[in-house]
Parts: sequence; C-alpha cells; structure tokens
Amino acid sequence: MPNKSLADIQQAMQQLQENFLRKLETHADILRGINKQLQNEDISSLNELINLSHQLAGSCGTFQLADAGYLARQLEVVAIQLQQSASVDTRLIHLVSDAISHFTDEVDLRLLKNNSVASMSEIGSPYQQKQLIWLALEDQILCTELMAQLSAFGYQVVSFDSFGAVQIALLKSVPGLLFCSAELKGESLLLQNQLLQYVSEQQCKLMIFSIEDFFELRVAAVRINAAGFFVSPLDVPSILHRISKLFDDSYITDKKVAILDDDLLLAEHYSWVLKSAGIDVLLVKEPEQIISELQNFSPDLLLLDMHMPGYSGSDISGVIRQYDSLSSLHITFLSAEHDIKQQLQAMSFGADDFITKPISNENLITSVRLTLARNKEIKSLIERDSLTGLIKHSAIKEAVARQYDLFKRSTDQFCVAMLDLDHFKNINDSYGHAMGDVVISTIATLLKKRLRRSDRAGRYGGEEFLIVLPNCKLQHAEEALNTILRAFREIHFSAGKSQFSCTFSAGVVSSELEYADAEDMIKAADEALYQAKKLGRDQIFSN
Ligand SMILES: Nc1nc2c(ncn2[C@@H]2O[C@H](COP(=O)(O)OP(=O)(O)OP(=O)(O)O)[C@@H](O)[C@H]2O)c(=O)[nH]1
Repeated sequence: MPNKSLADIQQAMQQLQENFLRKLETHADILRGINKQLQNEDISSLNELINLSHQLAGSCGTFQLADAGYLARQLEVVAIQLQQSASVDTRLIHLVSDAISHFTDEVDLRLLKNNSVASMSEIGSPYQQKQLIWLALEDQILCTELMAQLSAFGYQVVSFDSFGAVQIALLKSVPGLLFCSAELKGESLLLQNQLLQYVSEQQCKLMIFSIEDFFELRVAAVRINAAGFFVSPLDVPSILHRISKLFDDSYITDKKVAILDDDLLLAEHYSWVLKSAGIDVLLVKEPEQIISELQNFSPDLLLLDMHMPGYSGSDISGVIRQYDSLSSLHITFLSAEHDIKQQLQAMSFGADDFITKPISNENLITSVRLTLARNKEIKSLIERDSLTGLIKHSAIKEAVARQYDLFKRSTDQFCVAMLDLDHFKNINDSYGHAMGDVVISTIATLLKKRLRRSDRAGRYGGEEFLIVLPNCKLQHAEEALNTILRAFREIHFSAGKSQFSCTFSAGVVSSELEYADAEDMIKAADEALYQAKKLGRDQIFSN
C-alpha cells in the first residue's frame, strides 16, 4: 500500500473527529434523557450513566475536548457516590443532575463552535470572527465613516442594507457584533423576530442606533438584550470606545487560580471542579516551588491549604508576601479549621480569607467566582485610569519591573516603549480640553485594540503612555508601533464643523541591551522618545 500523504492523514483524523462529535451528540441526548428520569428521582439508569460517563471521560480528551472530559470524569465521580449511598439521597441526585447539565452544556457549546468554525472558513479563525462587525444602518454617510474608523482599529466590517440581508447572512456566519438602526427601510428592528432569535442563539452582540429616543424604545432594547443604545447624532469616538470595551470584556481572563494542597487527590478534585467552570487552574505540587510557579502562572487567586507536612499555610503566605510582585495576589486559606481564633491568627500572615473544608462543588465555584469578580473590580478601581481604562502610572511601572524580573530568569527578550501625543497642547488650545480628552481616550482604545493580549499599556502621564511587549524583538515592537501610528493618523476627529487628525511619537528599547534595571529601561525609552520628537515627531525611534 502506498504511503499515505500528510493531507490524507489529516483528512482521516478530521473524519474521526467528526464521527466522534456526531456520536457525542447522541450521547448527550441519552444523558439528557437520564437527567429527566433523575429529576423524577428515578435512578434506574444509574449504571448506564456511570458506564457512559466513564467512557466519555476517557475519550473526550483524545478528541480535543479536554473540558468535556473533565466534566465527564466529575459526573462519573458523583454518579458513583450516588450509587454507593445507602438510601436515595436527593442532595446527591441534584449534584448528579447538575453534573449532567454542565457536561451537556459544554458539549452543546463545542458542537456549536465546531459548526460555526466550519462555516466561517472563508473568514478565518474564531478569534477573527469575534473581531467581525456587521453594520445595518439607514444613514449611508454615517455607515461609510464608521466603516473607515472601525477598519483603522483593525476590525473587519461588513455593511448590509436591509434586515432581510442580515438574516440571510446569519445563516452562513456570525459576527461578533451587529450594529443596526432601529428603523431600516421603513421596517422596525423590534419586529424582526427571526433575526433577533438568530442573534441571541448565536451569542452575537447587538447594538442599536436610533433617530428617536424615548423610554419605551430603550426598554424594548433592553428586552432584546442590546448591549448598547445610541441616539443620533452618533458620537463616533464614544461608540468606538464602547465597541472596544465590549470585545475586551468577552476576553477578560481574570480567572486563573493556583492551588496548593498536600492532599493531591483533593487538589485535583478542586482543579476539575474549577476547570469545569471555565477557570484556568495550576496545581502546585511542591511548596518550595511555589514562588516561581506563581510568578510564571500569574494567578488571580491562590487556594492554600492551611496544614501541610513541613509548612503551615501561614508560613507559605508569609513568604509570598515577601515578594513585591506577589503582594496583591489574593490568598484564600482552605482549611478544615473551624476555630475562628486560629483562622484570624493565620490571616495575620497575609491571607485574605477562608474557605472551610469540606465545601461542595457548587459552593467552591461560587466562592471562587465571587472572589475573582470582586478582585477584578477592586483592581480595576485601584489600577485603572478613569479616562482611558488603562492601568495607571505605578501599575504600568510595576508591569515593566515584573517583566524585567522574568527576563532575568528566562532571558526571553522583551521591549518597552514610551509614547507621547504630538503637539497635544495645540489640540487643547484649538478645540478645548474635552476634545483633548477624546483624543487621549481614542489612542488608549487603539492601543488596547491593536497590541497583543500579552502586551500591557498604561497611562504614564497626561498624554504619555508606557507599553511593555513581552517575548518581542525590537524590530517587531517597531513594526507594531508603526502599524498603530498609521492607524492613528487615519482617525478623524470632529470638532464642530472642523475635522482634525493627530499623530504621536514613540521611543522603543529592547532588553537585549542589558539595562541595569527596569527603571533604567524606562529612562532609555524616554530618551528614545525625545529623539523621535527631535527628528520631527510622527515617528518611532528605537535604540
Ligand atoms: N485634555 C487633556 N489634556 C491634558 C491631559 N493631561 C495633560 N494634558 C495637556 O497635554 C499638554 C501637553 O503639552 P506639552 O507637554 O507641551 O507637549 P505637546 O504640546 O504635546 O508637544 P510635544 O510633546 O512636544 O509634541 C498640556 O497642555 C497638558 O495640559 C488630560 O488628561 N486631558
């Protein structure tokens, strides 16, 4: 038999994957059937459930459905617990029923994604799909202006001239956002039931533009889940800001949890439970490795066992707090300790709160989610600048210091850039301070949109921004900044009847030059910025 080509193998694997997904759909249906029985406290299919979840736990991971695999394993564990319970335990039945729902929800999501990826092949990866915006606007001049501006921000924009055209297109692909007029060609958006149903089923965001503004219309927008309601005349920078925030929010990744517990089985159990809720988890196995593991993983929360052989939770949290880069990490003690006195004493070593063991899966997820959400809010209030939404002076300097520390250990090259708007005083003087604020907010939005997700940008001063680009060579940092500069030049600001555009200068340096410390690198980036200004502004200068 002749050797199979790579393409043949890929095709065969693709076929296998598709077969598995089809089978998975059938399995999910069987599980839903069993779930209905359970809801009537009928446990006659428990054996079938255990066998099926066992089989799925083993197979899902092989077919790139690791999350579904975790959920199936978890389902198996609780189903066995139910089987072993002496009497019919309704609490356990609920746990099993929830575990089935988690699993089938995950499968539904994966099947949906798989379909949309296949039908979106002409557009690109799912990530690009999320950057796709569809406009269906009555006002063609506004539509053209918005298309130009959104393209400058790197979005793919497609325009439609009727609700019918949008509805047909939705059968083939799904944008990240649909921005449309409340009234288009004499038709009301609110009456487009099928279109609105597609939009909600496909989890596409919807924003509405309306000539009229009255309370009932706004309520109707809320009821169809619109993520924004804009009235004429449209303030373009403000909608750009909102769109960018909308896309940003769906990528929010403040959901990383590290766990250190000497009971590995328990730690793995927590890990499964949290992963099933979409949380990234790192299991730290050796207490001595915790600092480097935390620095590499950068979790938002550490779940820390209180009693371990060799060290107590207080020992570990005390050491963690000796590191500036970990000083704001939220530490939650996991402990079977019920004595409040002991708990409070342990907290004086730098932990933030307690979870008392044993804790149910649901309570663990809820507690971790609440902590992550609260931390994110507090962090945002403390660290973020209200005009730009970027991190503030001290936080961005801290980000440079953190990257510098990592560089010292891993030698992964990184770059630092200082960026300053050109002749910004003239903009304030000519168009007013409020317009100046719009320009500052726009460059910030552009930075958030155009930099990689791993890059950090912060507002260093009034119209000055500091950027850290990890794992980046000088040439790539220059290219990235030049792309941003070109896009920024294209943005037109409207001030009354006049329009203007703005430029910036930036200095960029690479860790390759071996600076003494992070402060030294920032200073060098500032000097490079000075050179860019001296050479005539509107350019990037690198050292
Ligand atoms: N609107 C607005 N203006 C600000 C803010 N922070 C600082 N500025 C103004 O930014 C201007 C900065 O001006 P300069 O430092 O002289 O620099 P420039 O005019 O940008 O000139 P070059 O940097 O040399 O190109 C000052 O007029 C500040 O008042 C802010 O938050 N909002």
